[in-house]
Amino acid sequence: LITDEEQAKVWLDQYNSMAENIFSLAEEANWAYETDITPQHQQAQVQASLNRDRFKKEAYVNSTKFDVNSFNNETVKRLFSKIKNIGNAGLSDQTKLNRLTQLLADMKQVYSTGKVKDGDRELVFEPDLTNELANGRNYDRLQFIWQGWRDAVGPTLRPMYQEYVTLKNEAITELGYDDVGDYWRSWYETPTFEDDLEDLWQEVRPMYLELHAYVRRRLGEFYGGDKVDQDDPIPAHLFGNMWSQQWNNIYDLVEPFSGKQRIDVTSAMVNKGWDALRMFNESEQFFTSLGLIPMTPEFWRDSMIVRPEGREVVCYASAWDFYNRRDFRIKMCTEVTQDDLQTVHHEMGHIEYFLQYKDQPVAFREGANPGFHEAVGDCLALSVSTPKHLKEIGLIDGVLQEDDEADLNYLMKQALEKIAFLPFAYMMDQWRWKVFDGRITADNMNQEWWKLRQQYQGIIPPVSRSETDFDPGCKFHIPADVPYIRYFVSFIVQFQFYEAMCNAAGHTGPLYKCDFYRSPQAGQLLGDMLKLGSSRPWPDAMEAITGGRRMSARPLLNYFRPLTDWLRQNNTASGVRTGWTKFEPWTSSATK
Ligand SMILES: CC(=O)N[C@@H](CC(=O)O)C(=O)NC[C@H](CC1(C(=O)N[C@@H](Cc2ccc(O)cc2)C(=O)O)CCCC1)C(=O)O
Ligand SMILES: [Zn+2]
Repeated sequence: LITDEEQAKVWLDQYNSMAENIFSLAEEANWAYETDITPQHQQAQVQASLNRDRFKKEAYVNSTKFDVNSFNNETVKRLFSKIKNIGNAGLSDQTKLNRLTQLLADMKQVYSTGKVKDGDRELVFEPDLTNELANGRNYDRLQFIWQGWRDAVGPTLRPMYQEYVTLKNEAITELGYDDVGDYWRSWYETPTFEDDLEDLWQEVRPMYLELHAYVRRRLGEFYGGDKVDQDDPIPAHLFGNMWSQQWNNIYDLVEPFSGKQRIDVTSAMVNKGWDALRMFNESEQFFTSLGLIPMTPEFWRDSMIVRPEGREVVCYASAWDFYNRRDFRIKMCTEVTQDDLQTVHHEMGHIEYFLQYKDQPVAFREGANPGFHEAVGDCLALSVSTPKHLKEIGLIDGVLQEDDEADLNYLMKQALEKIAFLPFAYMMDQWRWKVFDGRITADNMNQEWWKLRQQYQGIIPPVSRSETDFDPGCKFHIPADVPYIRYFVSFIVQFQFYEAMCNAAGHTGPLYKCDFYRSPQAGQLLGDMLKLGSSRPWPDAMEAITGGRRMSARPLLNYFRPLTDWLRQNNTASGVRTGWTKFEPWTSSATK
């Protein structure tokens, strides 16, 4: 074994420049496929991905020639450990690796081209199904859309997913992990990670139960007690979202105080003639107001910010690092809605992270942990979505109403996006970890999915489900092989970052009113943490921005305190009970 640390450093430099070239080629081929889905582009993408995997595996093998444990330099040792992180490339059987790579491309295609037949029309996911679920208020029509999407992609994906699980588990066990879930959790470098997550969930669960009970009462008033029973889980298609993961689109049905100034960002943007480009410019302007790095000329030249005419694309929003320190892009089929304004900030948060750590070695060009990467844009969006800021950028006219009732309305809108999301984000990888470690087998995947959906979210399917369905496959991240616990982590830590930046900006008063717009101190605090990439364990990055080394739900609970108190009081006064008694995942209240 080579014990010469200087020789190791030379090898690492060679790895770094080769990695930049190979990864850049793979990203370009992936970009070409996702922005123009054709068989030729898919094949080129598969080949470039296999080429990258070959390089990763070769580097992994070569790295084992070094006696890393004998080295002194912590950074050198950490780089070697990152280079061992080769994922699917761990599959030594080339035929199997080819099959797995092809499967991933095929599952992405099935999901991205799925359509729902509606008479003589074909509805596409974005914008047709998204808009119908967000704005529709007809119980049966919503059920048609909800079921139509699941019928369109679920059964086709089911066998593909089962083969993916087998092949991916084989790749990862060759790397020495128990299974894929073990590998994905290892990125958090925290032995108590699962316990920490459960502790965080138990801390926020009471608030979720109050929100769930309140929303159930209001939905019962709107749709009728026969459709929404006050002791049952809630039918899944009534939340304004295909997966019941965020409920902000049904704000109008659950608004605590009517008659107050309605903050409807979507109609404000439409009325003011905003388009996708304006949304992106406004977002960038917020980032640069904090002294953060602006988007590059290449970003504005090469991003795809609206659905193009005349070709199939993967509309699902995403942010891309081409690992050449120059090319960074967003791909998004932007619509002029508040949801998409939020998503623009989210994606630009990824780009900002890419820009801040672009001079790190390739192996460190990632979030301190994956949750950190998801938290950047959302943290800034917490500031942007304040009524004070929306007025400042011209999306609210007239004098701001800032009384307690207006504030509770605002906090309700925020809770429908942030609190409702927590059980969904937590259960997504609970399901996948069980599939990967065998606790869930091929013949009960859908039943176990709905068991977890009911246990954590308190929702049930509006129509009965079976094992020919594959409802998990109807959520992008599952066929796209993208882990999800990162979003649960993000929705906790983004409030820790927000609180820290608010303090740095000198904010006083309730946390939820904080807008750190134009604060270089807030920007400096964030930017310095982002520059680290994954060069240090994430507690070091957490300490750099908040002073603490742990995830904590305290800032989130603090942010929502006025609403939680109001919900508890209102639920008691209305005589509703929190929680749900019924546990019948295969029948639903709608059919009784
Ligand atoms: C090359 C590549 O793939 N890059 C990665 C980024 C990286 O890894 O560097 C990437 O772009 N992933 C796409 C994914 C898209 C979105 C998403 O999927 N969001 C979750 C959860 C959520 C929901 C609301 C919210 O405010 C924040 C999160 C969902 O919609 O369920 C869609 C809407 C927002 C973000 C993303 O950006 O995370
Ligand atoms: Zn993201």
